[in-house]
Amino acid sequence: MYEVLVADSISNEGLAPLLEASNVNLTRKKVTEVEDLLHTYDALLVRSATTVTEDLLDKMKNLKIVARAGVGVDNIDIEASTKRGVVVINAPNGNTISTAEHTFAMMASLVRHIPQGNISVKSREWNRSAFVGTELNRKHLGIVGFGRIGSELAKRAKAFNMTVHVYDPFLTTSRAEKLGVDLLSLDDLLAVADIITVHTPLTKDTKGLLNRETLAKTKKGVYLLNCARGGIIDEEALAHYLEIGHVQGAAIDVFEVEPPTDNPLLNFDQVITTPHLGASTKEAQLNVAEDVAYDVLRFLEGNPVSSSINLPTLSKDVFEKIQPFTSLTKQLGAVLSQCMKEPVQDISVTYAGTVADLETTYITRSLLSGFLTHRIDRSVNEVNASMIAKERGITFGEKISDNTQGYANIIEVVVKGESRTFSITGTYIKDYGPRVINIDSFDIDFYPEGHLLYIRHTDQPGVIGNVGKALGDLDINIATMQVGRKQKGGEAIMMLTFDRLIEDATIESLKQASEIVTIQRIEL
Ligand SMILES: NC(=O)c1ccc[n+]([C@@H]2O[C@H](COP(=O)([O-])OP(=O)(O)OC[C@H]3O[C@@H](n4cnc5c(N)ncnc54)[C@H](O)[C@@H]3O)[C@@H](O)[C@H]2O)c1
Ligand SMILES: O=C(O)CC[C@@H](O)C(=O)O
Repeated sequence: MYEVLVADSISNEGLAPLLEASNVNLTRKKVTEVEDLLHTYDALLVRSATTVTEDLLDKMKNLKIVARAGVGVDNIDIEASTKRGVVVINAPNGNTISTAEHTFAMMASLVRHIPQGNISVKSREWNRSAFVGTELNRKHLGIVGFGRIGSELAKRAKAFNMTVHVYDPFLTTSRAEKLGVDLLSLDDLLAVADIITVHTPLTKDTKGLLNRETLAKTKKGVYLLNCARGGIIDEEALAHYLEIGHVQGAAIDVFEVEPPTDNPLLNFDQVITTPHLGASTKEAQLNVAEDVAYDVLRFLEGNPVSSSINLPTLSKDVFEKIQPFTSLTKQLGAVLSQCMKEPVQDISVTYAGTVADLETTYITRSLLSGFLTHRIDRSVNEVNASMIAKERGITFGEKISDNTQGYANIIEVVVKGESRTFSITGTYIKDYGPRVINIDSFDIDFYPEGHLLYIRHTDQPGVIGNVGKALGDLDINIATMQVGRKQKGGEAIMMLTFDRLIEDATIESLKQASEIVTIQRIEL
């Protein structure tokens, strides 16, 4: 049974996939109400009210996935989640239209003073001259951040005959042309726009993107909107430019601190506000709840998620295709880690054949996870494996090769340690499963699973028999035995599999034979 905690207000109807699943026990409680049970949850679903901090993650020891029913994940410590191998997902598409419509509504309200007019009439005033507005027709709209919401807003603005200028360092000229917008530098956009609206995520680069210095470059009488994240327009700087009459008005849905209390913007009549309502429609809330509910369920049942922040996103089809290879590389990594008992500096993997056309970065993550699991005392998976490798100074890379050595697919891994390198090659054979076909330059053929002993010895008569007899005398049954050598009389290897773990004492007694060079126990 999977334990799922829904900590914020998320549409019940949208949560139906989880509520109806027979393998899920769903709790709707705030984190503070279940302090004693935090260690039991497999999944945590939030909106923006819950902040997922490192401290919370530490308490949620069993947590595998955090889902944000919405776009912005700035309330989730992504780095801390990744470090702990916790997948973070969001629902990036479900509230796009609602937020674009809300921004448009805010823009129209702002230039026509609708909220102020409403308050005035309800105060029994009839002051028509105080609320003379401005048309949107033929005005220049500047959109900072041209992603999902920015581009939907542009469509609506163009329908109102506005000229749309955009600034987005990640937007190509051809896409801007295709969408019929004018791509500018930030400075040029600031200089030309009558109305400026921000639609970027809040990051270290966008925090205070519009500040005292950049706002000084705007036209006198400009209008500003922020329906993205508090802090993208610096609140103190905006208050300053409103105060001196350079900015004519602003529409603000989001604040640096929510709810805002002593925020200077609240003192201006020409600032209109909403309490973070961009995504607050029935449709958006249903969409985002459904999106994360399906994804969480899929993930808990071992399937790929459709929108992850810290894991490559794979379709079900691709996920199914790569699965045999992710288990193979996990096993190859585990064999390598146990054979190569020394610090490693570099792991390099070469893909050839059918596997080379798949999502190899994900397969490499599985390799690293298999390798690191046997080295460190914390949970490693595809989410945190590359981060942990980097933390430990292990470089890694992948190559594609044409040399399939006659197989349909080949994965070769070379690990460079402080004193030597070690290699392993595996393949996945349809209907037979994974095989290791070469280890440390010895050709061999074994199924990488269970309890194994990897023995290097001199190639001379009687060694194999002696090992078999020694184990037989100890009442240890050998399940399978594979041998390999490079040349007659040189060094050779044996890979033995057993039905149970082989104790240290047995390994020590086998090592006494003079022809044995090394013995390595491998647990898969
Ligand atoms: N008010 C609300 O209720 C509400 C609802 C949904 C989303 N949001 C917020 O709206 C924002 C946009 O959401 P979206 O779904 O359009 O995101 P998105 O990822 O589709 O688009 C963001 C765009 O910002 C651009 N960008 C990134 N850094 C930039 C920079 N330094 N300068 C300029 N552009 C930059 C990206 O290239 C991208 O095109 C996010 O902050 C999100 O959290 C708010
Ligand atoms: O949960 C909400 O209502 C806000 C969502 C919005 O800010 C988002 O980033 O998706």
